Amino acid sequence: MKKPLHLWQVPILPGNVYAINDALSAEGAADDYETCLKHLVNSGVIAKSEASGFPKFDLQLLGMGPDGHVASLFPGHPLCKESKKWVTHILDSPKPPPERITFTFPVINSSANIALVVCGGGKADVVQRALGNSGKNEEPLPCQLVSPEGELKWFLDKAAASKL
Ligand SMILES: O=C1O[C@H](COP(=O)(O)O)[C@@H](O)[C@H](O)[C@H]1O
Repeated sequence: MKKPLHLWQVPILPGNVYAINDALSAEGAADDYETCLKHLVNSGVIAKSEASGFPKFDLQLLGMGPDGHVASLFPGHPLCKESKKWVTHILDSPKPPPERITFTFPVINSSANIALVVCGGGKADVVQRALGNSGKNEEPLPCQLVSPEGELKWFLDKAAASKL
């Protein structure tokens, strides 16, 4: 079995990693992270999307849950409709931990590129729903709301793609 790749195994300067301050409440940590992001945009470290005014990451690497959630944006949750904040918090996540912070869809979708990486047979049904032809009349899942300014590429292992 291949070993998982962790962030600390790739050559990223520690100063380029911006960790969540988990000593704060979820709300405080989200505000703190948004302030950090604003500083990075104002100082030119991260570009700003001319189209949206939100930060424009070169690449966002997203996973997806078996319910179709991405980041901490869960199906049917009002946070999926957040249109002003850059970073927000959730106190009632249906998947543990209940308290999380997350980029909002405007930030996710202002990215130049997004890689959606999905592994495991437990996600095959939702991959089929998201990428197959069924379920056209259902409310879109969060994974179906991912729409970057540039390219979106899905990376699936065989098990996740088994129902396509
Ligand atoms: O809770 C989460 O789960 C999804 C899926 O995680 P995985 O370990 O099954 O790939 C993850 O993409 C998301 O960022 C996280 O909030």
